[in-house]
Amino acid sequence: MATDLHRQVTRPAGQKTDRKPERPTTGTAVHVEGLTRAFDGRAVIDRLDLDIRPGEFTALLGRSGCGKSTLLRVLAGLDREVEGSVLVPRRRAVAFQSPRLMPWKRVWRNVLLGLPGHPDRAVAEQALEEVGLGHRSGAWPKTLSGGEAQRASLARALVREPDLLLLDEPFGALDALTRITAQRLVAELWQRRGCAVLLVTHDVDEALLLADRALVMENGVIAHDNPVALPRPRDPGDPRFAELRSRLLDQLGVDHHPAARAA
Ligand SMILES: Nc1ncnc2c1ncn2[C@@H]1O[C@H](COP(=O)(O)OP(=O)(O)OP(=O)(O)O)[C@@H](O)[C@H]1O
Repeated sequence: MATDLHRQVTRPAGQKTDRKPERPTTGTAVHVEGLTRAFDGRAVIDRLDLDIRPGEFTALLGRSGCGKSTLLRVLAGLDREVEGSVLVPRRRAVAFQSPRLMPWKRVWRNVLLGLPGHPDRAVAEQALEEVGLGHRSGAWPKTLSGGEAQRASLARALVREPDLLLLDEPFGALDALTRITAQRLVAELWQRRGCAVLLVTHDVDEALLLADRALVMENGVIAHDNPVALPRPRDPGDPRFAELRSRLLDQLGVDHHPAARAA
């Protein structure tokens, strides 16, 4: 993967994109330097630096509106109106909170949407099997439950065999039980596939259950970078888990101390 990075953006906003392939020798899955993204003259991302190693699971937290989705869209190549340097693997895929399935295409056709070379149905079905949805391959999207639609969206990402998987609150709209199942699935897929994952989430426990690192974004930069050096599977009852949760909540500015509330 390290040899398959390419420079996505190296230009002042408004100029043409330089998409010259780059072959750095460092072991990075993502290298971002001095990234700035402004809307209407306001920098939402402001000279941000970020490195993610191959195979690393990184969670990105931060207050609503701090720029998490904007950063993810830049890494996905969906937003190029930026300044700074972004090196990402060519093979990358993104899944959003809403599964964004085309209602007029069957599930397997949705999975293959946009893939080059007209791959056949078996390719889609293999990815659907991987997310436990092989039996719904021929279904219409509207007949899927919320959790199933989210898994179909994950299959669509996996079929691209990404070196970098970008997940923007993929479990945000799921009920608590379905959410736990989906989190486990992502943990399994990550361990099996070995790709780097960047997960945007509002849920501190989710970040600590899944990630190697929990980043907190604030004022347009990565303000806190917390290694999560806990054995897997993670146990929320572990005092070290609780300590990290408390630290992250502090960093996010969430008042979580019962004594402080009572005072
Ligand atoms: N296309 C756009 N035009 C103008 N402003 C935008 C655009 N996209 C995002 N913004 C602004 O940039 C800021 C960051 O938005 P972003 O969606 O990245 O935040 P976020 O951290 O993902 O928020 P949330 O946690 O609520 O999803 C917000 O103030 C938002 O209004």
